[in-house]
Amino acid sequence: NDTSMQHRNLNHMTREERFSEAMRRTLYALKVLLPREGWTPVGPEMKYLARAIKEFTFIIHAGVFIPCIMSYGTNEQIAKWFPLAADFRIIGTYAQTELGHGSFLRGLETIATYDRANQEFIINCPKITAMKWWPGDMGKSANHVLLMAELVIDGKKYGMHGFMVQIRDLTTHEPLPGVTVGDIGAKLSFESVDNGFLYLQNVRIPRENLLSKLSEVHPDGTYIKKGNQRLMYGSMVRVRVNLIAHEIVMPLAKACTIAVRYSAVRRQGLINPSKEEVPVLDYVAQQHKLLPQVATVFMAHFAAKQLVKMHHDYSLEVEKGNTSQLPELHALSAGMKACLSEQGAAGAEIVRRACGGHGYSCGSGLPFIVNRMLATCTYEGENTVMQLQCARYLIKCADQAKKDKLTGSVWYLSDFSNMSCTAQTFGDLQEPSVLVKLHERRAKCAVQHAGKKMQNMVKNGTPAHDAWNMMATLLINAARAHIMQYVVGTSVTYISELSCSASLKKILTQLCALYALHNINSNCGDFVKFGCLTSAQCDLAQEAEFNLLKQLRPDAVGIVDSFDFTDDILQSCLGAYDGNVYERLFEWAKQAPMNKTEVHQDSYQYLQPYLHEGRDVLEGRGRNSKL
Ligand SMILES: CCCCCCCC/C=C\CCCCC/C=C/C(=O)SCCNC(=O)CCNC(=O)[C@H](O)C(C)(C)COP(=O)(O)OP(=O)(O)OC[C@H]1O[C@@H](n2cnc3c(N)ncnc32)[C@H](O)[C@@H]1OP(=O)(O)O
Ligand SMILES: Cc1cc2nc3c(=O)[nH]c(=O)nc-3n(C[C@H](O)[C@H](O)[C@H](O)COP(=O)(O)OP(=O)(O)OC[C@H]3O[C@@H](n4cnc5c(N)ncnc54)[C@H](O)[C@@H]3O)c2cc1C
Repeated sequence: NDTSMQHRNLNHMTREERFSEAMRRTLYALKVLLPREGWTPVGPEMKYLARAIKEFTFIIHAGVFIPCIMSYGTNEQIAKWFPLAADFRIIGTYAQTELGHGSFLRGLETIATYDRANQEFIINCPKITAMKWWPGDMGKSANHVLLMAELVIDGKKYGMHGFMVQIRDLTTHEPLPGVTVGDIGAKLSFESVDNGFLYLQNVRIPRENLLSKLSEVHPDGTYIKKGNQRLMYGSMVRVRVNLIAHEIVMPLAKACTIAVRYSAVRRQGLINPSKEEVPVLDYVAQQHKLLPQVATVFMAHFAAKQLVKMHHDYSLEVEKGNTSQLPELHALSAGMKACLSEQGAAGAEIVRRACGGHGYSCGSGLPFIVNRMLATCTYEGENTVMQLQCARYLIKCADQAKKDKLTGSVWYLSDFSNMSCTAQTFGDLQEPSVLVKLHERRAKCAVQHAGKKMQNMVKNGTPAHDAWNMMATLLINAARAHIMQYVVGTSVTYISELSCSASLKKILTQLCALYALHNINSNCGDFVKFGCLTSAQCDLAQEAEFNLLKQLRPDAVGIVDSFDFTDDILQSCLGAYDGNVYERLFEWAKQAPMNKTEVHQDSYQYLQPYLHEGRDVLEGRGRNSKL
């Protein structure tokens, strides 16, 4: 209710206005509304803030830079930099990606050379491709970066390490000597974020600025490893875990709220010719577009909660020096981020398109969501790279399953029980336990199929790396199948253990079955190819999905209302709670800058001569053209 938090119409603002407005609002929220003892930008308030603000800035500062200080810094370094960063007295970003490399981290070219005489690191981007490119908050906001660079001592390379580098003067905010920094320009979305470029030339930093939890350099240049170097990748794992809730589940929930509410209001066409125009939500085709996406919101939310818990438990173990869970967590977080961002981004576009022309208007609030969700398929690990990382782990586990009984998320790879499906009716296929078994069997077969293909290629003399490359599509499918069985399995368990009313549990169970059946029907080739379902059972699976659409239709609006987004957050003429779509669209359009004058003079000057000729002809004073 604080007017300082109300959103002006973003679509009618310039990019620079949106950048400034997001910064004002974010700092107001964090510094005025929220401050109390012990609050940090990585605390539980973030989920409320991420709900309460449509566009905020300092996402990387709060979501990546600060957590990295905690992950990579020694206690002394945390004590020095965390309070400054948590209180926004320094603004940082996570500078890893370069103009020439983003996925292949071993290819990063920025160098940090140790200067023993001065006990400093000399940071250099040796060529243009080494320039840091993309980091959020870096173009105009950050005065520090957590720079990921190749450590070099006496000509020997030690791999990627994290360095705290100040890039702007703390008084003038001007770039420091040797620093060329700026905004990378207009993007598909994230208009309010200053993703930037950073070119460093002979920038010197103290030896103490190497974040040294995992390794350190002594004054004489001796390099000491202090733990599992894979933990250097830890920041990416944590962000992949966290971004699912913030950047996939929540935006998709907003898009579904808008599209379902609008579909309940928009009347268009007839089903029964003798009756009146129907709300488009009555079309089964529309239900088939929208309701599986609503189900995805819930299932992704439940699976993400489980992944966050797994990451929390893992972090406690790492503190005790036990990093054994890292490979599984890396594979799961990489796979979940990739598969759920793929589903979420596609789902947001499906529901946008289901809103017809008004879904193409920025006044719907949907293009903003769709464009922003597209970024989740690329940042924090491009999806293909992530799916292949997940597949790499699955293939290893499938080999291990031949001799060991596996546990954790891959336990099903060593389950050799009879997994044939005996479903005789579509009701059988709505049973959670049947759906879980089907997904486990499909995933197991997909992993084994990819592995077998590669083994046969290698047996026939193909080098392993070529076999991997040629079977990449099968490996990606195996990763997707693994994640789908994880999402369905964890959701079924979560719902069964949820203490809630029977009516709510019924709805959640239906949504879970809808999500699983929609996935089966969208991938029935796999389910038949791997012998999970017969062709007749595939027909039953379709019937089962359609039956659930019918059962869920009456509660569709109530279900999205339960996401509880305010009109101010949705910023949607189609999704406002009162359903006054047309009045809101007209008011919104009238506020467009194009309409601040009746005649748009800048363009009219070009048109005027021709219009006056036309006027003269029509008023009998001019000659008509020969056309
Ligand atoms: C004020 C409001 C604030 C609100 C806050 C809201 C919070 C919301 C949260 C987030 C918002 C979103 C913001 C995101 C912004 C985006 C940031 C970025 O994009 S940062 C840059 C991200 N870049 C990447 O992810 C790079 C992807 N590439 C890689 O990770 C690597 O290339 C690679 C995958 C590691 C592959 O490299 P390489 O070829 O060297 O490795 P491999 O040979 O394949 O594997 C080597 C072994 O290492 C293991 N491995 C790989 N990665 C990891 C890992 N991450 N953790 C652990 N182990 C890892 C791999 O498994 C191999 O092991 P073995 O199989 O050999 O045992
Ligand atoms: C909105 C946004 C915000 C970002 N924020 C940050 C940030 O704060 N900090 C930061 O450091 N970075 C950030 N990034 C950069 C992001 O991490 C990289 O874009 C991402 O890691 C992909 O790397 P790349 O762009 O170099 O693509 P590349 O690695 O060049 O990949 C290009 C394409 O090649 C293919 N490909 C690449 N490798 C393989 C492979 N091994 N197998 C098969 N196909 C492959 C894929 O199709 C891929 O899409 C951001 C990016 C975006 C879009």
